[in-house]
Amino acid sequence: MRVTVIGGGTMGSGIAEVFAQFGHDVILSDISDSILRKSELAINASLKKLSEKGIIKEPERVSERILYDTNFTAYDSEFYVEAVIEKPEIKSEVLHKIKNQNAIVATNTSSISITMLSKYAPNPKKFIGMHFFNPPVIMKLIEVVSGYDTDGDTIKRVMDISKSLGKTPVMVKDFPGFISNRVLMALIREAIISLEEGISDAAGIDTIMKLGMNHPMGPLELSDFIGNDVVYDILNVLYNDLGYERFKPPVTLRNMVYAGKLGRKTGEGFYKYDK
Ligand SMILES: C[C@H](O)CC(=O)SCCNC(=O)CCNC(=O)[C@H](O)C(C)(C)COP(=O)(O)OP(=O)(O)OC[C@H]1O[C@@H](n2cnc3c(N)ncnc32)[C@H](O)[C@@H]1OP(=O)(O)O
Ligand SMILES: NC(=O)c1ccc[n+]([C@@H]2O[C@H](COP(=O)([O-])OP(=O)(O)OC[C@H]3O[C@@H](n4cnc5c(N)ncnc54)[C@H](O)[C@@H]3O)[C@@H](O)[C@H]2O)c1
Repeated sequence: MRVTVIGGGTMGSGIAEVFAQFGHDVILSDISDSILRKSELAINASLKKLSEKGIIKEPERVSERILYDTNFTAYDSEFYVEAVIEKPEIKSEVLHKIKNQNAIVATNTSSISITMLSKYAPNPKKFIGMHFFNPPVIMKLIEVVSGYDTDGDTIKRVMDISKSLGKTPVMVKDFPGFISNRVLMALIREAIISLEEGISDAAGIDTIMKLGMNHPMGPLELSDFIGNDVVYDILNVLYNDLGYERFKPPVTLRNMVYAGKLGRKTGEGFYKYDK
């Protein structure tokens, strides 16, 4: 099928890659050609890794299935995945531009209400949360979130499509942060507060969580990996929508975001990286 992915950042480029890997034709869109060139570089580097490991056979064929264009409205697709920044006003503006009422429109939001966003989609019955995990080509979970109006056929199709992409879909209700980020953000936030309180340094906190709990990454390293701006936006949604003090975004995190220390994608966050 033809799939349009809107937003070519960390997640959008990975999601486009997954659909192309499994034989779909993909249109990947973002606001500028320079961003799309970076998306293409990231996708091709990832495809090279997958082919070196024998997971895919012909990386060039997969790569050829992806078309990059800033104007996604020039194409009609059967399936859309919205993966722009975690801001309700930007997501609603993008969803409003999709006109095909017969298409399934999925959002990769980490925390925002699916029911609220569905009001901007062409057809709320065919609107759903399809929450991929970073990096999408490696992580096996898709959290599937139905909104108030999402119909049974859309849920079934998205569960089936998720399985056909080699993923394990799990259905959850439309609640802020769903399950994944309700639990994960509490962990990351507590790690940042522990850093602020000087209980240990970043490396100490991460080593404790990696070696003590067998997590592949420590929570601060993971925040850098997700993007500290994304973590900050998700905490804001959780804090505003649930009202629990335990989700109040830490000042350290806010200041890092203002300073552009977004983590791996900008070369610095809780740690420094080679860009
Ligand atoms: C916030 C949101 O709403 C929700 C989220 O997404 S929360 C974040 C969820 N993600 C996580 O928690 C990820 C936690 N981290 C991990 O699982 C691992 O560190 C990781 C898989 C990212 C990387 O693994 P790690 O062993 O540290 O490094 P690395 O050796 O580079 O990678 C492991 C394998 O994955 C491959 N890989 C990693 N990223 C890849 C990519 N983008 N494309 C292709 N291959 C990739 C590597 O080639 C490597 O393969 P190998 O083991 O066969 O050599
Ligand atoms: N980073 C993660 O680990 C992760 C994991 C799961 C879900 N998510 C969610 O996925 C979405 C994208 O996150 P990300 O980490 O890829 O962010 P990102 O900042 O890497 O990429 C977002 C992209 O959206 C683009 N964009 C902004 N406005 C746009 C518009 N009007 N039209 C088209 N593109 C536009 C930006 O240029 C940017 O390239 C968010 O909703 C986030 O919460 C993130």
